[in-house]
Amino acid sequence: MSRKKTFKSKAGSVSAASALPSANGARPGRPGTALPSPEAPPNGPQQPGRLSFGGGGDFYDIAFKVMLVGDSGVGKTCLLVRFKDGAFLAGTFISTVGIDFRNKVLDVDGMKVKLQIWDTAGQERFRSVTHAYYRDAHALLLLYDVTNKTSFDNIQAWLTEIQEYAQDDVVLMLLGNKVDSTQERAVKREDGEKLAKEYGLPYMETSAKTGVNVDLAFTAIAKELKQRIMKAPNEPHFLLHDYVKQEGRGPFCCQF
Ligand SMILES: Nc1nc2c(ncn2[C@@H]2O[C@H](COP(=O)(O)OP(=O)(O)OP(=O)(O)O)[C@@H](O)[C@H]2O)c(=O)[nH]1
Ligand SMILES: [Mg+2]
Repeated sequence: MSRKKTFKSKAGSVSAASALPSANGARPGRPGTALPSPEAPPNGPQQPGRLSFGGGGDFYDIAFKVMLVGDSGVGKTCLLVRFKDGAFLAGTFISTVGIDFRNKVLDVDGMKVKLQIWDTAGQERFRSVTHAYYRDAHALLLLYDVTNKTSFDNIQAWLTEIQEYAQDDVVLMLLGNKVDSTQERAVKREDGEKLAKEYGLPYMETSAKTGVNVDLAFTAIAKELKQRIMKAPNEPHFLLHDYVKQEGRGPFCCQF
């Protein structure tokens, strides 16, 4: 069987039971040392429509787990910090040890959607640790660095890993990060698009430094996940590929 099919965006639904329970607060991990349990918080029955209070002090209706994966140095931690805090971590590169997570609640079409975002270490030596977390992920953002060809070449290996460890219906998006570094670019936008098309993945170029397309990537994921379990009968079907294509900022429309 062709592997390509595995990553085609699936119109199937995520069962309500696979969303995170809304009343469950996130257990903070100690950055750099402690490894939160893959089951924390556990998946459980969802009560859609009931506004709940999370342990982290945030109100939300429904929660999902999103994982950031990709080679070390592609900008996973910076992307998360940009999304969560609107800031860029410039300066010395501090590689993530193990895994950590941050929460953010988004307003998606009038519903509070909490994303629990797991930032994994890209270094090979932590691979066995992160494997355990894949199975609970509702969505994966797979990153490469547009200034680092090796990180792009490794995408196929990451897809093999995802195929092995993640759920079949996981929402997956490919992101080419550091698009602000125009002088150092080593991977053409068309090559990213081609690879994404080959595997049926939605694709965008992002910059954690300038923030371009960062909110959009997470919002698109949140919309897709929310609609999979909460679609109103008369609501038009959300098309993730079309949405990112339509909303994404690129060299022809905007400055990086
Ligand atoms: N120019 C530019 N630099 C970036 C961007 N994102 C991250 N960086 C830089 O790239 C380096 C690595 O970023 P991280 O976010 O720590 O990389 P990571 O993927 O989390 O790496 P690991 O934790 O080892 O897996 C840092 O020096 C960042 O400042 C970006 O969008 N543009
Ligand atoms: Mg990191």
